[in-house]
Amino acid sequence: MSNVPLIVEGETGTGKEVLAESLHDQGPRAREPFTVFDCTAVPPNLVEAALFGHERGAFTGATELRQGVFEQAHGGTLLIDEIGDLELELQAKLLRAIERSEVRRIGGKQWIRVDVRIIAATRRNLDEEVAAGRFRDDLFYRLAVARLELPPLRNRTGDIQLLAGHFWNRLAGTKMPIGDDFLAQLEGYSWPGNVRELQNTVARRVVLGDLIGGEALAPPSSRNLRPVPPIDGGASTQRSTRPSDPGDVIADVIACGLPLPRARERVLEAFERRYVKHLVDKHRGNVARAAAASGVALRYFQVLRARTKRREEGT
Ligand SMILES: Nc1ncnc2c1ncn2[C@@H]1O[C@H](COP(=O)(O)OP(=O)(O)OP(=O)(O)O)[C@@H](O)[C@H]1O
Repeated sequence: MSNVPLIVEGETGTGKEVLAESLHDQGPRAREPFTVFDCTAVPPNLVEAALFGHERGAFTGATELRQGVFEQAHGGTLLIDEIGDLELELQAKLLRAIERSEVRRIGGKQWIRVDVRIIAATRRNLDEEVAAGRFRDDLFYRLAVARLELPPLRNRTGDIQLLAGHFWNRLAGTKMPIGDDFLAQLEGYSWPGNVRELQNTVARRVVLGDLIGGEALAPPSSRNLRPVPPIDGGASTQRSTRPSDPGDVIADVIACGLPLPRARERVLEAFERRYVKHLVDKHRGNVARAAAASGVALRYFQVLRARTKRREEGT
């Protein structure tokens, strides 16, 4: 089975990459590279070079020779993510590379042999794509030797407790229990962003504790995603209030006219920033001591600290 191409289908965040990597890790190619290429991550005109590589001077900007992901994955597994978004012309070139197990770099003359197991992932329904003429049927049949579908999290609610417990223990440690109310909230939500969203929600809860309420689980579309002016020392703030005064931070946030969940989040961001800074300063930069004093796992404290720093830097 280890050389058999495989298609993994499922909505975004269902764990397609996790599955592909664990298949690689458990197979005989485990010691060889596991390479991921996302067809939507580079502009369409650069996909071919990313897949097959290019010689030096092959096109403007090709200042040096570069291997493509096929060559990089030689001996191992190549996960081609979002294959359903690949243009038809490239689908033909991909099919050729898979069928003949060889690639030619752009601007190159020779064909290079590659031994790669292909796993193709997509959030699209490939049967529909083939029927609509957007996906080549010959490539589809070449890849669909084995096919797996990862159901959305809302159709496998039994997994929520397991996954949430796993993320919680990893971030908060096992001493802090996850809490039945919170679990019940998680199990009652529809998870449009699937496991990725669940992971983020658990991380937020670990950070914010009981301060996050049920509205944190509202679908993203109903959240206010408008950028709001930075508070508490943000460089571009034009407000005259002193950032060190918590009362003023709250007044600032209220004045922004945000909906309650977003407003609460802004206050908490300001609080986290001050809290972390205070403890790290108090322990003269010793993060392990600061974390111990805060009562949360060191790893979580580090995540929190990195996040508050990123916010300060506006990234
Ligand atoms: N079974 C699992 N156990 C632990 N973590 C998981 C699991 N499934 C998914 N995740 C986590 O959820 C996030 C999304 O997973 P992954 O990237 O594999 O999803 P995907 O289906 O490939 O998403 P996309 O289509 O957006 O690329 C990752 O952070 C991953 O670590």
